[in-house]
Amino acid sequence: MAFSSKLISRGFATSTYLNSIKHVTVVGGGLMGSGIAQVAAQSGHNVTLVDLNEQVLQKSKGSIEKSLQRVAKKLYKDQEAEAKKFITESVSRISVSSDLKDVVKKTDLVVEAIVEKMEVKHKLFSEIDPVAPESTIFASNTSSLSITEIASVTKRKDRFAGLHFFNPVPVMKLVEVIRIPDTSDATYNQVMEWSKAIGKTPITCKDTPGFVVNRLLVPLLCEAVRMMERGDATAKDIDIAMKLGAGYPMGPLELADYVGHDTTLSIVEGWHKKFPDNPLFEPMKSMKELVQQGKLGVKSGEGYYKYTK
Ligand SMILES: CC(=O)CC(=O)SCCNC(=O)CCNC(=O)[C@H](O)C(C)(C)COP(=O)(O)OP(=O)(O)OC[C@H]1O[C@@H](n2cnc3c(N)ncnc32)[C@H](O)[C@@H]1OP(=O)(O)O
Ligand SMILES: NC(=O)C1=CN([C@@H]2O[C@H](COP(=O)(O)OP(=O)(O)OC[C@H]3O[C@@H](n4cnc5c(N)ncnc54)[C@H](O)[C@@H]3O)[C@@H](O)[C@H]2O)C=CC1
Repeated sequence: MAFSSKLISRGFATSTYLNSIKHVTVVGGGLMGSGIAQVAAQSGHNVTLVDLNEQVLQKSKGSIEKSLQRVAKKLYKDQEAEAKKFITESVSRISVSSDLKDVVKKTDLVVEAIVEKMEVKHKLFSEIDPVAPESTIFASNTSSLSITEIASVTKRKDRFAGLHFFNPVPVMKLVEVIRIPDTSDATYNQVMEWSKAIGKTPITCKDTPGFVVNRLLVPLLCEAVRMMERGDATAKDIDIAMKLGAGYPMGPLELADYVGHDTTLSIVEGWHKKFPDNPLFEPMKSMKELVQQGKLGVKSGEGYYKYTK
């Protein structure tokens, strides 16, 4: 797999000599899946992006192209031809499909980024486990569910890991690599190398709720929502405070809108069920109302703030 020195020096692709993963299947063409497909394609991998219907996939393709333009602008400033080539080549490595069982017949890695519901993830992995080649590695991008529990429906627990990306995937450099007790050394090494090959910095963590980042970040978002609900300060002032007083790139309420309230609420409700005595995991009234009204944040056009496309 060949990479330009420019991509490598900008942190977009590294240590490719150890990366044995050539074809990647990304399941879920939403916020995260589109980003994961994009970073894999722009670092030279062939990618198939799978979602339930053609309409979602067309939307994903559009958002990937827009994001690639932003990346190209940064990588190839004042080099229009190079920028165009980068975009065209990256796009050409991505195909889309709604036939997951067919796609996984020939793939090295499956990264699942569908809705944050255990039963839906179980259904997906139990369907593809008998069809995918022996050597294929399965990974989940879950924010908060147990990787061990997700993997439990498959017969390839040794070839299963968590690969947790951050939004926006093309910008955020971190990947949390979650090793479950069954993950083999070979699988662990392959996903670590692949994470570097797509230009990310991997860290390793155990399969504990929220892994590292979300275990610290989600309680902060929840506390900010509760603070606003109590009327201690407005959403806008809480956000200004955390940006100017604590150096956060986004305030916690802006970030909750950015992550998506369906996702955040699923995380909090799951943890509340598991740890009912921890007040940090008590689901917030205003967030439940937003989800009921379909106000999921940036992706639906409204959350704690309103957004124009
Ligand atoms: C829930 C989970 O399981 C885990 C999670 O993901 S938790 C959420 C983690 N994410 C965060 O915490 C994000 C916090 N926010 C930020 O880091 C920043 O606000 C941000 C990077 C999103 C945007 O940065 P900003 O300075 O406010 O806006 P903006 O100027 O538009 O973007 C900054 C750069 O990123 C680029 N960028 C932003 N979004 C992009 C995208 N989707 N694709 C490509 N490039 C993008 C922009 O082009 C811009 O590039 P230049 O610096 O070359 O101009
Ligand atoms: N939103 C965020 O900031 C982050 C989310 N995550 C996790 O990533 C996963 C996806 O989250 P988002 O991208 O935000 O959600 P999203 O709602 O934007 O996208 C999910 C996509 O999955 C598709 N889908 C649902 N069931 C499917 C199935 N059976 N087969 C194929 N496609 C299916 C939906 O049509 C949708 O396009 C979740 O597990 C979430 O917890 C992880 C990191 C950050």
